[in-house]
Amino acid sequence: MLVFPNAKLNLGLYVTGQRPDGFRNLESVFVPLPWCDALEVLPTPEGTETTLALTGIPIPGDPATNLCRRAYELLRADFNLPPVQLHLHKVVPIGAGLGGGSADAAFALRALNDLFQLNLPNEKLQAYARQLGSDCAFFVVNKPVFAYEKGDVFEEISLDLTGTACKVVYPGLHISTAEAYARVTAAAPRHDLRQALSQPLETWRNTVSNDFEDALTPIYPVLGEIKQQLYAAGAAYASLSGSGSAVYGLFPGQELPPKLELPAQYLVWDARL
Ligand SMILES: C[C@@](CO)(OP(=O)(O)O)[C@H](O)COP(=O)(O)OP(=O)(O)OC[C@H]1O[C@@H](n2ccc(N)nc2=O)[C@H](O)[C@@H]1O
Ligand SMILES: Nc1ncnc2c1ncn2[C@@H]1O[C@H](COP(=O)(O)OP(=O)(O)O)[C@@H](O)[C@H]1O
Repeated sequence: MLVFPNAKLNLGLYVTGQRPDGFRNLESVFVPLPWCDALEVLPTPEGTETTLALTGIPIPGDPATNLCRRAYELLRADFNLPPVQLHLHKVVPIGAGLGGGSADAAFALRALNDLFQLNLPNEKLQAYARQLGSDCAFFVVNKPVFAYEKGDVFEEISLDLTGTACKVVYPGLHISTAEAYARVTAAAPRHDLRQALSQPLETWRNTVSNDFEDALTPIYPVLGEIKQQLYAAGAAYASLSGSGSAVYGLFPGQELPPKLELPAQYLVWDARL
């Protein structure tokens, strides 16, 4: 079975409070971004080992802790799954605020559910996904949502950005999510995100913000420079995604986003949502 785990963008993000479990409460809107990895899951005969082949962008850390492998182990513990061959081709940049690792985990759960006909409903898959990362449960249904608590409880939102030209710029800074959270002071949300995002996209610049962007831009000025470039090129809205370091711009009404003069080592994704 071959699946294509996609990334996500955060439209606005407020860190709203400290939780007793050490995590923070947040409010954000998540939307799928069709920048994708490829993940193949094949059953192998009993008696062989489960394997994980990794190609594409190198993933830091021990492959034994790769989120695809952890997703498999989680289901195997409950469902006595046979061994599998996993092959992940990594395309989405890592530590970018695009949720690529979380998507791999959620798509692995979904693929195993289908392949072995486990018939787990989305609520059960989300419960497994929450054990692998706060972002992970979003990718089970993979539709725009207002997310709150740890970012793993969702309310449906009617927001359709289909066809909007979008540019995502990843400057190659790997910002750890834990480091980013440590730099943000929790506070009450400045706006009701659902209300702000229901207004025309051109108004978001004044109402929709990301607390990580405010905390990280003084330390990593390149984030602010990319955002300025996106606005100078005609973006109606630009922001850091999640805890960064990817910065995106939305260009409604354009066929494709304009070209930008950027250092050759930056990764750039240009397409329509
Ligand atoms: C910031 C967000 C916004 O969408 O995305 P990314 O920028 O990582 O894509 C998410 O909250 C990231 O979710 P995820 O990447 O799954 O985080 P996890 O693996 O669960 O946690 C990594 C670390 O982030 C911190 N953390 C995460 C989520 C949360 N609600 N509160 C936290 O304090 C904790 O220090 C935790 O140890
Ligand atoms: N399949 C995977 N893809 C990406 N990162 C993974 C994966 N499995 C584990 N990780 C670990 O997760 C961390 C980053 O996750 P990722 O979701 O790509 O970034 P972000 O949290 O910025 O959205 C990295 O430190 C990486 O070592």
